[in-house]
Amino acid sequence: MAFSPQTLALLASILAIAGFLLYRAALPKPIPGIPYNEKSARSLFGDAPDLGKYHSKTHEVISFLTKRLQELNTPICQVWVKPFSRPWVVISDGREATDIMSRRGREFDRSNFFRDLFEALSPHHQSIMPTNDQWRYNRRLMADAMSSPFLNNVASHRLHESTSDLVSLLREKVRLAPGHVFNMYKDLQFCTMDVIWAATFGTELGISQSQAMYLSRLDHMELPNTSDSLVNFPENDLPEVWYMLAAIMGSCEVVMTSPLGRWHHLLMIKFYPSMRRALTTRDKLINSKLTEAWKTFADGDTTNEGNKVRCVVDMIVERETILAKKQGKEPDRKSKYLFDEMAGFLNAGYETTSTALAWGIKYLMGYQDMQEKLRESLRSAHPEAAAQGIQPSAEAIAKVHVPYLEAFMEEAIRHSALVSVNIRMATMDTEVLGYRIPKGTDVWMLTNGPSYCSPALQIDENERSQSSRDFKGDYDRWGKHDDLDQFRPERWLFQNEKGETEFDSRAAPMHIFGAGVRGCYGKKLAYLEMRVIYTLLVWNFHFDRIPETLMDWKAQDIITHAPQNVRVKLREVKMS
Ligand code: HEM
Repeated sequence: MAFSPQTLALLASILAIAGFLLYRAALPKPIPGIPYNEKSARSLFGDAPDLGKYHSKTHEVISFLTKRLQELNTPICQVWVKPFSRPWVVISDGREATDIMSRRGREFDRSNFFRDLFEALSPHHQSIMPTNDQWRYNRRLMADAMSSPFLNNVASHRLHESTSDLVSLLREKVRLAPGHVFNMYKDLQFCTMDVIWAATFGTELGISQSQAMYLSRLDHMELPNTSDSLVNFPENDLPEVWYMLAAIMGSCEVVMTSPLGRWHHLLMIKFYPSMRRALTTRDKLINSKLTEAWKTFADGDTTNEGNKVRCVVDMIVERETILAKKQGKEPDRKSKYLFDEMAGFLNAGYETTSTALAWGIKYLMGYQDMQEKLRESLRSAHPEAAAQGIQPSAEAIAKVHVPYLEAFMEEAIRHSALVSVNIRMATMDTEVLGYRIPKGTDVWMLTNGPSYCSPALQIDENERSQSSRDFKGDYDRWGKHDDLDQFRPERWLFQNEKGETEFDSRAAPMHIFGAGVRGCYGKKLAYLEMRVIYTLLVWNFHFDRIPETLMDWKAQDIITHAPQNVRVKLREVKMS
């Protein structure tokens, strides 16, 4: 069938108009009034190309959003990062973030971004659920793992043992390469993996111990001629679970970097042989540990240390049994919620804490006077251990309050902004800082921008929400910090009426653990872990200054905002 020239011209015009309309429909749609980058709004790909360039240059993602806010000189802006999707609203203001996370739970809930990150790995884990009955049930299942009896009487001992193994490993390294610099990031990861494993399953994984024993068999090592070259130590074979957890956590990166986001992750899990292997290992492991715990707690098999709760897997099984009994049901032994809570506990507990410690070690080296002050504070807090030249015990570290240690930990977390953003999704049409926010929009609340790491930007009181205006909280005090870009642990300390130094956790804006009901579930364990690890490391080693050529503050964003390396030069502390 032949078309007349007029028909062809008409068809071409219709196609051109349809193409133009499609193009217009696919262009970013700004939310009225909220500032944005003009060039991004004229591109189908929004801010993604600029973000891509920024990421290849810096290895960071979230600081791109901070940069956008600063370029636009505003506490709120919008960006388009995934093609054909609605904008993310970005804010940087501690006061408004507290309000959204702590007091506006009806209007804002867990964002879909968390679902995108973890859905492929643990679809029934609390972190990706909206705040509903199932989320409450999962939280109840896991509540005992953050209780004081478990943390102080069980977890602190496991932590102490694993950290003592790290100390042994580092001693071997100092013996073999005295005065030399090496990267200790992996050693920290070994330790936090040992810790989370022991807390979860009640048995030893022993990575640090096996590395220490391996090095102890070497008499000496070939060392570089100059002390400003890095030493690489030989390594014993690592257990399969090391590779398994590293593969599982590492896989989440594609959600951030691939244009296909969560779909790419879901495909990876299904089709990449390495991922399938890692997940099969994980599933077998968790199932076998759960089966053991069911025998002890539900079937009354007391051959295995009686029915004493030794670890988190025991606790979750015991809790499910109690909750089911209360409801007059049989406990669900095949529960996908129990399974995913265990899988999530292993993942969440290992990466974040090692990143926090990695930054802390860098601050110890960068600020030698503070390191000395920390060591002195620890020695005065544990006078008997100091006098006898022994290690402070697990009980003592868990119970004795050392304000300068608390202040140092808090400042390291705040200043590094290792979780640089908290996200909430609007569950209804609402407002933020006077702008209309449509239902379904993700609000990204930065923790590394103005009001956290530089002075707050001016915001008209009338633009704040009613709940924010009503609640004065600590905001006046927060506004007095004019040195938020500086690392200064003292900002968290004050003198009480007796002239004693105390720690005040609300002295400055800090949302690295989020806030409100959906704030970090594992915060208490994370603090205990940091308390034990910093205490034993600073007790046993001087972290000496390293040559300028080896020192840097470069970061990379994977799940957390992590340093690219943790190069150290250690010297053993002489015990009196
Ligand atoms: C320094 C260490 C840690 C940091 C900085 C950290 C940070 C965070 C942040 C920012 C959130 C989101 C909070 C929000 O949206 O308001 C979160 C959630 C969560 N964290 Fe942590 N975390 C750490 C350690 C841990 C540990 C040790 C565990 C458990 C073993 C854990 C388990 C969780 C869970 C289960 C959630 C989801 C809670 C929910 O959705 O209700 N975290 N964490």
